[in-house]
Amino acid sequence: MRTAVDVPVIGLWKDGPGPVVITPTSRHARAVAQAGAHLVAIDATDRSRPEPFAAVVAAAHAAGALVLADVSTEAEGKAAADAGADAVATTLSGYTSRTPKTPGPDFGLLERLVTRLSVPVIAEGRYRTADDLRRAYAAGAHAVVVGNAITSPLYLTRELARSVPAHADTNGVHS
Ligand SMILES: CC(=O)N[C@H](C=O)[C@@H](O)[C@H](O)[C@H](O)COP(=O)(O)O
Repeated sequence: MRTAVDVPVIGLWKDGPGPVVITPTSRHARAVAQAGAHLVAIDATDRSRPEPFAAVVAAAHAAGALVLADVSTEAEGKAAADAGADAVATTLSGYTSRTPKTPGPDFGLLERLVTRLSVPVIAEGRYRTADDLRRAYAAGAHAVVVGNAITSPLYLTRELARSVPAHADTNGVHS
């Protein structure tokens, strides 16, 4: 990937028994950095984890990469920036027991992080439409990460299927 594009590459390694699976240890961070990521995404939620977040950050930095902290709350974002994260992303809002999963992006968290932090804030998590992106940039997002809306055939098929008229049920077009 690093050799194929000239835009910043965010890398991560999902592994382990959880609950923290996004680049959970120094070993994972080093491997992602050595694979060529400019930024290593690391879970920075306050859940139980195999290694302190700051240690994983230090490993990524020592391997020459920047750190993108994936958080679910404003407090986690502040703690991550204080621990040395170079940027913070709203990635994990809706994926922890404390944060309800909204159908769309968590714009409220994005706005609070932008107001509170001096590091760049990246909008991530259920950003799917051009309007979502406009709203994120208007709120002060440094960048927007779009995942499933681009990469998931299942998500894209479901979205298109929502426009199939109800009579299609009778000939099996809807599942
Ligand atoms: C929660 C979690 O593990 N999120 C992951 C983070 O690396 C990815 O699976 C998501 O696709 C990414 O955050 C983008 O989000 P969305 O696919 O909603 O645009």
